[in-house]
Amino acid sequence: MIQFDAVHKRFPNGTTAVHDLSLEMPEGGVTVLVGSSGCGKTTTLRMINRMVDPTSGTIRVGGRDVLDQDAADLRRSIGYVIQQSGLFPHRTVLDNIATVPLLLGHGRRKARARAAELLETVGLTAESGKRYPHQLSGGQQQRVGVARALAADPPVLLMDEPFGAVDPVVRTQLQDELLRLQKELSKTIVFVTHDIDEAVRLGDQIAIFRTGGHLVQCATPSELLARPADDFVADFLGAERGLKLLSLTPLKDIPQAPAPEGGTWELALDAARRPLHWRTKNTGEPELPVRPLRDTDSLLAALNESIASPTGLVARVDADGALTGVTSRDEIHQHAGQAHAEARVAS
Ligand SMILES: Nc1ncnc2c1ncn2[C@@H]1O[C@H](COP(=O)(O)OP(=O)(O)OP(=O)(O)O)[C@@H](O)[C@H]1O
Repeated sequence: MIQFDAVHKRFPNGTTAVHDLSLEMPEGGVTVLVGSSGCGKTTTLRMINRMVDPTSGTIRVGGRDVLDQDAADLRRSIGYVIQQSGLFPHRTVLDNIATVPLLLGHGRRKARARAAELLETVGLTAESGKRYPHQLSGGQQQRVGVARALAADPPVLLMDEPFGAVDPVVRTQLQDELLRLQKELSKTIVFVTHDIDEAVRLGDQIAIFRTGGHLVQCATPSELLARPADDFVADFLGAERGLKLLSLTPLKDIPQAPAPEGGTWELALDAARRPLHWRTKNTGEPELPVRPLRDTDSLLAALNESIASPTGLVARVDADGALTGVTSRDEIHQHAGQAHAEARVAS
């Protein structure tokens, strides 16, 4: 969908922002660009919609060289989301979202109806559409920014640190929302971040850059974590690289056994067989919390829970939260090792 072929960008002051970049960003997938500050991520992103033009090399979107296209037309067909949401302060949220449909010549009523639909898509209430941007929280403003970028239903979405200015809890929520939206919409997304955890969560592929605009490695998250190309990439991925890989492995295929009954510790269940807590026969000892896991939860979540659990057992539940069985700490360890071995072989 988006192809960079030997792309170089040198600014008039002599700074090389992007050095000989060849990279393919597949249609319907999320490509995350990561790397330390000043390594050329934003410049790479902005060359896609011609906010910056390359010094040499070719960039194609949908097979067409971007330099052969009118910059304004191109920008209208590519959604763009930035960190400070970039909303117009004196327009209501609804009118902010309707900006591009209006520019594209949709009538005011149709543009507003589309904007109202998008408010709901990004998880905001109809009432928030009547407010002004400063009357929303930072996280809500980012949602409006995403809705506005989606308004013209562009096939390509460029996102430059879109969730950088919100707290970690809201950030996780916004990431979840983006993953949910992406399942429905399958846009070609290019996403810039400093945060490797965000990259691992969101990326179908991750491109790691180092200073001077050099692409060091581009691979799927599991390939990257299992086989970093060099020490720079390994350092960038951090000391918890092994654990991060476990965050990508779902629990689905990991065996479970019946929950123990009659031992020192057992699971207290409610009437719908949903785990409430661990309780013990020993008098005087408090109940301990349980965090039941579903098949879609990760091996990393299971490892965490097995360490906290008084029995080393993790409670497994179905989609309704009812207990289906337990998995032991040993079983989880064994599969954690296996996940690493498999990722190394696959890459
Ligand atoms: N218009 C410009 N003129 C001159 N140099 C520029 C210009 N824009 C960016 N640069 C330089 O190009 C290099 C790459 O900048 P860029 O913004 O692409 O990096 P980045 O990886 O997105 O950084 P950050 O993570 O801090 O946003 C930096 O050294 C920057 O100072």
